[in-house]
Amino acid sequence: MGMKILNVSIDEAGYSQDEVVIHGINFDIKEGELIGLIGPNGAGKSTTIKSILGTLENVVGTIQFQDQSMRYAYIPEQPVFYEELTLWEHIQFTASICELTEQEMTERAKPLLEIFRLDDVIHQLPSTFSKGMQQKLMIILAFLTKPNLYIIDEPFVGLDPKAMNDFLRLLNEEREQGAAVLMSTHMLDTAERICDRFLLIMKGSIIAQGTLADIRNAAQVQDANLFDSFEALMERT
Ligand SMILES: Nc1ncnc2c1ncn2[C@@H]1O[C@H](COP(=O)(O)OP(=O)(O)OP(=O)(O)O)[C@@H](O)[C@H]1O
Repeated sequence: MGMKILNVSIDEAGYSQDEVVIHGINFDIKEGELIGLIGPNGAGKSTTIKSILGTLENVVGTIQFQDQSMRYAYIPEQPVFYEELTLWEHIQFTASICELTEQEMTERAKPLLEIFRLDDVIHQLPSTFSKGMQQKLMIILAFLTKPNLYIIDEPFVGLDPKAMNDFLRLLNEEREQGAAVLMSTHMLDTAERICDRFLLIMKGSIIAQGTLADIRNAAQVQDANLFDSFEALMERT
């Protein structure tokens, strides 16, 4: 694995000053890595992501990119768009924020729109799209910017099987070029198949982290899958 991209060290964070929701969340993300953020409902996955994105006010700790020029893209679970902008205007807007040339924008956007089959609707408003189409557009906008780090909240709900395959293939291509991915998901079978490392979160803190082998060791189970290892760990915590 390559060099470190991000160091996360959150002592505590929450939605108000007097209530701590997550604590002791410490990990690094390196070039090319795909890290799965795993945990039951309410465990603190989204709160961890919000702390990294800087959208949570009450964070004690540091979130440090290795160098200042590094950029991330966030793909939220619930797509968000500008009501009055068409799909293509979203592409133009994103490209202008990232200071892409017209040529870069077109060269990157065209194949993405074809792969995700949105090339027929570029002049329509995303607010009129289906949930899956909206999610695809969020994905396209993220790929358009070629970030060092992709932060993705539950990507596997709502995408059709072809879109999911294409998405994972494109992510792998980005990883081969050094991008890293932090992905929260409840789809443990998929996570087990694709992630290099896991962060298992429960009740606001990390109860185990590492490769599947590390997680099995921590859970003291042999040959168990990720789900069973996590269950064993949760029972003991
Ligand atoms: N906007 C908010 N204001 C106050 N408390 C919140 C807010 N959002 C989440 N919480 C609380 O923070 C805790 C962690 O929630 P979080 O959304 O991080 O969980 P999660 O692991 O992402 O869960 P899920 O799998 O259900 O998405 C929960 O107890 C939740 O009630």
